[in-house]
Order: sequence, then structure tokens, then C-alpha cells
Amino acid sequence: MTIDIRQASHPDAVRHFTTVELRRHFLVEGLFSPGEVNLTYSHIERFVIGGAAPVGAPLSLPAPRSLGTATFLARRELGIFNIGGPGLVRVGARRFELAHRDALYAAMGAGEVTFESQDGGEPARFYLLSTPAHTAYDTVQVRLAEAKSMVLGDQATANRRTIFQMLHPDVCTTCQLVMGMTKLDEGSIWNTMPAHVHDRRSEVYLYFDLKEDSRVFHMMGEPAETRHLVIANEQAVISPNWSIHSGVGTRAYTFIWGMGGDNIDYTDMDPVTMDMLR
Ligand SMILES: O=C(O)C(=O)C[C@H](O)C(=O)CO
Ligand SMILES: [Zn+2]
Repeated sequence: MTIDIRQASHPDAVRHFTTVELRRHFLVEGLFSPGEVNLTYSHIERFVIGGAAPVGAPLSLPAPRSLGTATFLARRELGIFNIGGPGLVRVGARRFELAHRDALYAAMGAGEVTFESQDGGEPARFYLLSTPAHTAYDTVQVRLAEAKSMVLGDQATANRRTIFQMLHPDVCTTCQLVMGMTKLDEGSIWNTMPAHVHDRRSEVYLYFDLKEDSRVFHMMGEPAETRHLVIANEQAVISPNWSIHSGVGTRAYTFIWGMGGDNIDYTDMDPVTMDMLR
């Protein structure tokens, strides 16, 4: 197990970051190493961002020293999305079979978490996002078909996409975690443009389903001070409350978004109009 600690940065400082510094602070690489759990602890929203790629023996989710608790879920809630082959997640005494793109909400106090692949030829890849919690709700599986979905954008603006809200108040109860998946139609490449910010919540994007030779140019920064990160398949980006988060790919892709903060209201966004962008 590895854990990488990220400190929060003031936007006045970020304005002067080089490309290397921007990537070191906001990009999360190497999430899925076969047979390992890799975690990043961000002081933005106290997110824990991780990947578990079990091959052979089951993998346990450890409680790193940064959490200061005996088990990972003692004071936290966790969203688990399977972006690989069929997988098995055990939470305490319960077991959940997660097909490709299924999600699981693991509640505070639910016990130890372990990950397994069910098909050695097509291992599971579990993306993890966790925030501090205050109440023990139910641990529930959310299949992609059970998501609340909406189609946004159109082909003329190359942003036709389906948003699947999965850990969302209309689907399951969480403390502060709100998560889902956005899939772009073939030929569409823009997400979240026009852009927005939401000062009440921070967000993490995991881009996947990207071909080896494709990249997403992820836009970040204050609306009048935008910067970009060039992102490859299965890399994540941390988006602080003051930052836009939008991307344009060299072809279609899918991403998992997840938020934590003061509310769980997906619609609580401050729109950024085109004339505000610099
Ligand atoms: O494609 C989109 O637009 C999104 O998926 C936007 C994210 O869900 C988001 O930024 C939620 O705050
Ligand atoms: Zn957002």
C-alpha cells in the first residue's frame, strides 16, 4: 500500500505554478497497480482518492496513519466504482458482486473492506473516493441501471453526454459524498462547458475509457486564471472549491466525478459564463 499526501493550495499561489507543480499538486497518477491498493490523501475536503486492482489474493483496504483510526471506515464513508472486470467487495460480513461500472456506498462503521477479482483473465479495478462521515447509513450497491440519468449537450457543440447520478440523494443516502459517472457520446469531446464552480463543495474527476494514444486536456483554475492538465487514461484530478473543472478529449471518454463539502445538492453550482473565462 502507498499513500501520497497532498496539501491544500491557495489560488494566489497556484497562479504561479509551473506545469510540473500543477501536476504534483492536482493530478493523481498510478492508481491501479496490479495486486496493490494505492491511496492519495488530500487536505482539500480530506478526500481519500484510491485504486484497488486485485489479482489473485484478496486485497484489504488499510487504515493509513493519516486517518488516525483503527479501521478505514471508523469515521469515513466510501464510494467504490468498478471500472474493470467482475469483482467482489466484502464490507464487514456482507459481500457485494460489482459488475463493470457498478458502484457501492460503504457506510461509516460498516467494518473491514476487501477487494477481489472474479475472473483472472479480466481483473476488477476499483476506484475509491472517501470523505469524513458523521452517521452510519446503510451500505448499498448501486448498479448503473439504478442510477438517475440525464442526457445533456448536443453534437453541434461536441458535448452530448449522459450523466449517471449514483451516490446521490435520490438514489441512496450518504453524509457528504455525491458521486456519479458521465459518459460522452462517440464524437463528443467536451465535458462541463459552459463551466461552473461550487464554493460549497470540492470535486475529483477520474477519467477512464481513454485509448492509449488519447488525452484529455482538463481545464482548472479560477475562471479568470485558467490552466490545464494533460490527462491520460485512469488518472484523476483534484478540483478545489474555487476551480472550474471541465475537459476536452482528443476523442470520447467517460469519467467518474465525486464531491464532498457543505451540502449534497448537485444543482448548487455557480455558472461561469464564457465571457468570464480567461
Ligand atoms: O459532464 C458534466 O457536465 C459533468 O459530469 C459535471 C459534473 O457532474 C460536475 O461537475 C458536478 O458538479
Ligand atoms: Zn462540478
